[in-house]
Amino acid sequence: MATTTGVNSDLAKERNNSTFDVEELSNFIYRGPEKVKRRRYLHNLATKDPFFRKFKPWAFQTREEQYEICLQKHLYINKKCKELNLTEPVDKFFYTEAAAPHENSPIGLHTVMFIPTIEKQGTEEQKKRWLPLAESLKMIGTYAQTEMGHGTFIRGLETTATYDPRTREFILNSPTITSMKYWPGNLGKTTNHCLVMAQLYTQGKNCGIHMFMVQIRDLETHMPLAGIEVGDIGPKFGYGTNDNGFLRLSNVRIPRENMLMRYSKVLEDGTYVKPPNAKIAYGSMVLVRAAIVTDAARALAQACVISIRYSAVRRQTEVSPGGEEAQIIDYQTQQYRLFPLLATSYAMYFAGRFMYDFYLKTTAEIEGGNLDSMPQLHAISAGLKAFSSWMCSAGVETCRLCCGGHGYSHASGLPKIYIDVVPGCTYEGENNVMMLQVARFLMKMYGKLQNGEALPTFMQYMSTDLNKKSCMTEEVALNCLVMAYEHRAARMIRDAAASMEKLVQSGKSPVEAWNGSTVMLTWAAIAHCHAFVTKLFVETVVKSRMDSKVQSALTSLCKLYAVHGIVENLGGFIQDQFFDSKQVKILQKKLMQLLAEIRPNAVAFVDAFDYPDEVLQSCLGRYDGQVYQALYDYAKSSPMNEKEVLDSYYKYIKPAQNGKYQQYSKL
Ligand SMILES: CCCCCCCC/C=C\CCCCCCCCCCCCCC(=O)SCCNC(=O)CCNC(=O)[C@H](O)C(C)(C)COP(=O)(O)OP(=O)(O)OC[C@H]1O[C@@H](n2cnc3c(N)ncnc32)[C@H](O)[C@@H]1OP(=O)(O)O
Ligand SMILES: Cc1cc2nc3c(=O)[nH]c(=O)nc-3n(C[C@H](O)[C@H](O)[C@H](O)COP(=O)(O)OP(=O)(O)OC[C@H]3O[C@@H](n4cnc5c(N)ncnc54)[C@H](O)[C@@H]3O)c2cc1C
Repeated sequence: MATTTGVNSDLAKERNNSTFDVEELSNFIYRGPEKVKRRRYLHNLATKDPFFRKFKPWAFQTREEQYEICLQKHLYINKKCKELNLTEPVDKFFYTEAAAPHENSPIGLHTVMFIPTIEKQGTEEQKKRWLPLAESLKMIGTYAQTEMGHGTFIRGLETTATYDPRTREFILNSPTITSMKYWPGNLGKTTNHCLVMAQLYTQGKNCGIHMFMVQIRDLETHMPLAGIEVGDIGPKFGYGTNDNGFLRLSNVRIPRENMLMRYSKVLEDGTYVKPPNAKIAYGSMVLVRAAIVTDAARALAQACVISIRYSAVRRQTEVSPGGEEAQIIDYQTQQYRLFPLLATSYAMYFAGRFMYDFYLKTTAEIEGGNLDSMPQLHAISAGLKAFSSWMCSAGVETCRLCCGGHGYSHASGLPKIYIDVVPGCTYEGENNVMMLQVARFLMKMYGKLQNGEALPTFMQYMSTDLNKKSCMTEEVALNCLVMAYEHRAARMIRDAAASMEKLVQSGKSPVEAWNGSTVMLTWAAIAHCHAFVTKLFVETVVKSRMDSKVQSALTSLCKLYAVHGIVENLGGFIQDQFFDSKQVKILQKKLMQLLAEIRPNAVAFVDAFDYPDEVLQSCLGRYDGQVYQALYDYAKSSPMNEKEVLDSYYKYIKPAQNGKYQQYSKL
């Protein structure tokens, strides 16, 4: 029975029953007690700061208020980060996630893409010129690449930058309606500069797409400059806090020095100097793709915290007539929907940690002049970005559904998380397109395998003997699970390659053969990413040092991740009789056992993510489990309840009750 003060008794019982120390698991997730302490310190700084609490809740704000309030919050965050000397990206990330949870920043693109692009693509002189202005917000910029007509196919962008050697300027133009920049974050009303991706023309030749710094608004009045038409694109599915914008450029002249020239150059006479690799200009997209993995993991983790705590508190339906109503977390169907997502949130966190480290290591190599790992970085970041945003977005929605009616209310906090995470499937490369980039890499690797060339370590599984059957026994060993995923991926890669080969043999061109095989190629890419994430999870629990009770619990969760993925995608695993029917039964039985095994630790697993209530902003996910009082308070705080009788009653309902409808004819 729930009490109305203190911690809900069901939730308290859950915490008593767990088999491991939650603090130990938090230490493992966040890489040590010092880092946990630091994260808590940063969260506390934000959650205890009265500044962030003075605004009305996000769900009660109009679009204009969402923008304005979020802008104030992020400018304040910017100021505080400077005062507190928070320079590490991880520190800023934790402070921000607590200060403005899931509120997409009106200066976010400035921080996440504009400044990093100058840092990575600018010359030393350009960095010296622009970075101090950008750091002090005198210049506020965005990354303006996507156009109304083209987002995916960036070589097809239509904006032009034509070099005029007489004046040593570039002339920027949006020659058609489809060429106008459309979607860039913060572009509509906030920014005064843009990094514009445009087709470079010099000496009468098209040299492909390049980045140009373009001032779009006056630095004093903030009015658009001559030749610039700019504005907000209007309300969207979410992202109300963000002024995604449109931009039309008409004969806008910028000095030659405004082309980002660290790698490609246009000399004064118009001579074009090529970069060492044309795709080096895509580096800022790779950075954000890498960051999206952690961002998506965090969204799913928070949704799991909310949904699992609520499932422990919520009781529904007497199990035997007249008996006590069960906690909904005890229904096997609820466990089947939630616990694999809990496991997925851990898998994605570890993938995000890996991705961040791999990004830092590889970009350091690239900056040192060694570009060898660029294709791997592109394939891994594109694949993990797509896989994580798909899995986590779908997972957040399932968490919402698992909360029944209350999940549909903004009081749950879940809709806000969902609309923040789901555009990650689209921006920074639409997910299907990203998976096809992975597939392109896989086909190259397959070609190498056929030629007997060496493969990078993470691709060596492709040489597995596809006639081999699974080693799975009742024990359901982790290595047999990894082998199953790698077997499926290797077979799907081979099948996709065979499909293309067959089409070529039937007289199709390589491009036609590719287009005729993209579904199979996508299957192969997804299977590859699934294998990659599963192996990473397994290696994390097997090879890392941690408390033995935590390790045992985390091993069950990891097993659940792997077994559930097989049972849900069974067709792909049994197509070549890799598993026989006895082994399938073993896996199905194991899945049910694992649900029961994880059940006593479910709340502890979500507590270990260590998200304060102020970050979750959820009546259902509160640490104390007092959900009903919170829902009641939330309802009472609705602006709709400020007056007992609304004006609309007198204006519309009352006359209608009296049969009077004249007010409509006035319209
Ligand atoms: C617990 C730990 C906490 C850690 C905390 C970490 C700190 C985190 C810090 C910050 C967190 C912030 C959180 C972030 C949240 C996110 C907020 C985001 C806000 C929204 C931003 C949105 C911005 C945008 O959307 S910008 C626009 C993005 N647009 C795209 O992505 C376009 C997609 N299209 C493409 O990329 C390309 O067109 C293409 C790849 C599809 C095709 O390109 P192409 O036409 O040029 O290709 P080709 O066919 O000519 O050539 C293919 C060839 O090129 C290779 N290639 C392609 N790309 C790359 C690359 N990037 N690098 C290397 N190589 C590349 C490809 O592999 C092919 O090679 P071949 O050898 O096969 O020919
Ligand atoms: C919230 C949000 C914020 C954004 N912020 C920015 C920003 O700051 N800066 C910026 O420049 N852009 C931004 N964008 C734009 C974003 O990067 C693009 O929308 C994205 O890259 C997808 O491109 P598209 O819209 O052209 O989709 P399309 O390419 O038109 O996709 C439509 C469909 O076609 C399919 N498709 C397209 N090409 C292929 C192909 N080759 N093979 C198979 N299928 C294909 C896709 O899979 C998809 O199903 C943002 C978008 C959103 C939603």
